[in-house]
Amino acid sequence: MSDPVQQHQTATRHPYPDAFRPYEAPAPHPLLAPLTGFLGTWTGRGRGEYPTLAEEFTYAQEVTFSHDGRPFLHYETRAWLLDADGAPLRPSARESGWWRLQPEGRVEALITQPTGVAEILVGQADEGAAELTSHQVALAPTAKEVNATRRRYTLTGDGALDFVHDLAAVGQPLQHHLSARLHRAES
Ligand code: HEM
Repeated sequence: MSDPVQQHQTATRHPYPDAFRPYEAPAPHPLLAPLTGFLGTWTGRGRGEYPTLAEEFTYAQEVTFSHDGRPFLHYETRAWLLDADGAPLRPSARESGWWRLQPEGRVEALITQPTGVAEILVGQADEGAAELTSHQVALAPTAKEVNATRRRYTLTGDGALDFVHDLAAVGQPLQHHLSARLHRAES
């Protein structure tokens, strides 16, 4: 009889790969319906600001949403700052997490950042748009103070994904931190 532990050690690939488009297998879970248009990899540019920062900044961002047939999205993003000519300046924010879709388009999201911030957000998804507000923010001992965030993701009529991020942090009330317009990455 074969040894299942040994078999597992020699199996190199996960048998349930994620799908990055709605028409790829596995079929999206019905609860993902309002957000299947988000699936895939998006890239684009944005602008950021905060009252504690001397200057505005411009950045580029890549965002990926995928699923494995269950009612949650895997979410991943990387951003990098751009210089005045649009050339990469240095790596910036990274995040990854899970968007758990509930009945009637309710969303619970768990998102972590390498800056020591872990957010649980709640919100609503409606036909190609989602708004999430932080429900709890947990901070690692050396993380900067983050009190709340609000994120809006909207598919525009012309195929872009718009992203707006508001932030209450380091003693400042909730206000604009980032806006970006993303387009589907070439596959
Ligand atoms: C596309 C994503 C993001 C970009 C490009 C970005 C960019 C920046 C930049 C350039 C700064 C100035 C300090 C520095 O140069 O590192 C900054 C500060 C900060 N960001 Fe972001 N950020 C992003 C996402 C986030 C997120 C998701 C959070 C929190 C949930 C966040 C919270 C903060 C905080 C707390 C500060 C410090 C403000 C201060 O100490 O004055 N950022 N961000």
